[in-house]
Amino acid sequence: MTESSFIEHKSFARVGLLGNPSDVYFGRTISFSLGNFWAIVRLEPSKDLIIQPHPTNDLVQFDSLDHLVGRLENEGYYGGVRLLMAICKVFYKYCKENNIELNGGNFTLSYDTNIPRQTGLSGSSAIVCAALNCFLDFYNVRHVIEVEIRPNLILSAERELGIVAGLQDRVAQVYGGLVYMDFDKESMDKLGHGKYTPMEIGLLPPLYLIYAENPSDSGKVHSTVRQRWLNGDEFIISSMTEVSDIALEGRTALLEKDYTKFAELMNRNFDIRRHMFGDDALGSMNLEMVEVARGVGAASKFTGSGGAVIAYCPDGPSQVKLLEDACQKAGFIIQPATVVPSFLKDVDLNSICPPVPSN
Ligand SMILES: Nc1ncnc2c1ncn2[C@@H]1O[C@H](COP(=O)(O)OP(=O)(O)O)[C@@H](O)[C@H]1O
Ligand SMILES: O=C(O)[C@H]1O[C@H](OP(=O)(O)O)[C@H](O)[C@@H](O)[C@@H]1O
Ligand SMILES: [Mg+2]
Repeated sequence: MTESSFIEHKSFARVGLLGNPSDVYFGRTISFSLGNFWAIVRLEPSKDLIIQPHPTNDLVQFDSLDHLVGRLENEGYYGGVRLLMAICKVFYKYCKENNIELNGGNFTLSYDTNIPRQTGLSGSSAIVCAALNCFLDFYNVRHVIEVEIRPNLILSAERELGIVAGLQDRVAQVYGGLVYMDFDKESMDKLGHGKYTPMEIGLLPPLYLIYAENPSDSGKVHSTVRQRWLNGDEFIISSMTEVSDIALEGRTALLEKDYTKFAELMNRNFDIRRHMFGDDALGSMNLEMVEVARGVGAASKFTGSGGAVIAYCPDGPSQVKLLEDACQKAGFIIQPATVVPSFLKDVDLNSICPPVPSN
């Protein structure tokens, strides 16, 4: 590689279509890579190793105290620099533990993103995934880092930072396209990852993304679902199984192009989430987005843990028009969801981990 060449990777937002959040609880999900928004990471060889702060997302210079406080209140303390640092660490340690040699020298990493924050569209993992892809090419190790393991690396980087998340987002971002995922405990324990099956994106009906320009998490209270699940709470465990089954049934519904069933499953998915988490934890604006869609007869559910909604209009264009009008009236943004086809190449699909040396 010459000094001036650079590597750039784009990772898209994702939609948890059916089955989420059971991915966090040994369940199943169907998710897709959403073309509407993306993050880009660029890696350039350089003398020193530099993580470049983003000019607006990692702001450290302000017009006034007022500006600084307003910024912190709206966007929080963190930007993307910590994500890039964390994936550097996780990648390095993984390669070291697996005797994967890293020859390539230093680099400068920079990023940009248009994924709205705090909308459950997986903005953080998109930045991490794009950085990981840059490393795979820069160090020429794509063939020795198994594609199934890559979502785990992305998740580990975020866990380093205390970001609570599951695997489905990262799987959709690594694979692209539409993916059916099964995180059953046996595979997770034995293989360390789930079973991921790409599906034909043409099976999806037209879908719409709804979100708020200024998401408010007012009313968001800390959810107790995880602790209750760990405590063996029967209601949470059986509800999580029901959510997981929705992905299984949804896969059949999509394969059979049974969109009436598909709409019913989307709604059921959200209703079970609402039962488990309660309205206070979901937040009033998030509930309103779902309800605005349902008000015109559309099926709707969260794309992730809240902030954006994915909707389907079983009655077609006239219903889409009603949905657009209702969203506009409520002050929500609505746009057709675009699905990005899978971008994995043979080198990714044939990737295998190097054997662990016996000593
Ligand atoms: N636009 C962004 N610019 C910089 N950092 C971001 C951006 N979006 C997300 N992050 C980083 O990812 C973390 C969590 O991302 P967030 O957008 O809140 O959730 P999600 O990834 O689920 O959409 C943030 O605390 C921040 O460190
Ligand atoms: O609750 C969910 O549906 C998802 O929540 C997280 O995604 P986020 O983008 O932060 O909302 C989590 O990472 C996923 O695994 C869950 O399915
Ligand atoms: Mg995230």
